[in-house]
Amino acid sequence: MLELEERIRQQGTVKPGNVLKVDAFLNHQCDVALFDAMGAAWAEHFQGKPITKILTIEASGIGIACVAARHFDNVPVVFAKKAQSINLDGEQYVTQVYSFTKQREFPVIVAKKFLSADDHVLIIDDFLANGKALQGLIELCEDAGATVEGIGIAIEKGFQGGGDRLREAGFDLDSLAIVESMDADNGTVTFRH
Ligand SMILES: O=P(O)(O)OC[C@H]1O[C@H](OP(=O)(O)OP(=O)(O)O)[C@H](O)[C@@H]1O
Ligand SMILES: O=c1[nH]c(=O)c2nc[nH]c2[nH]1
Repeated sequence: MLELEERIRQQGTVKPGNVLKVDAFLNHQCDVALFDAMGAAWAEHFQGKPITKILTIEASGIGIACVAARHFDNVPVVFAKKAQSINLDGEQYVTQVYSFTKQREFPVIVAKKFLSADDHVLIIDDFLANGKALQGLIELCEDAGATVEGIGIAIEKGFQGGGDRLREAGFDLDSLAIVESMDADNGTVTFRH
């Protein structure tokens, strides 16, 4: 998606440790018009799939998933929680995920009442790096017996390998911008096409 690549070039900064900072428009301050265009792009890619639910993970996936849902007949958006809470009751699907930016493991939790074997799920997230967050969400879908119809990602860092492993495993993965390489010393970002 050229518009997203342009924004990354204009406003993204490359940090040491393979971190691309895009907090001006994607995961701190949110450009809702851009989110809407991303939702439209995924709707075109996943056209014809019988999606009943969008699944994401807190925190950064939530806003993007909610705007995307407007392009999928307003299906419900469920976000996996990364902490237990007195507000979480009933039976839960739970796994563990290593967080790329927080550099520690978190539980990943969805209440059983919000994910079932009847669901055809589109997973949405802001970033795909090593694939740990997606592995966790896919595991929750498998536990529920739900079908993963596809995965929509805003920015995939292709050089970290998580995306290619998912494609090899047969998932329909649509990443709107795939970073092939980036250099923290001179700030350059190159994209895969
Ligand atoms: O493919 P991976 O290696 O799993 O990296 C991608 C994940 O990393 C970020 O989550 P993180 O927990 O770092 O931050 P967030 O709370 O802002 O979503 C991002 O939102 C993805 O969920
Ligand atoms: O803002 C972010 N930048 C990144 O490079 C990244 N990788 C995973 N999650 C990420 N979030």
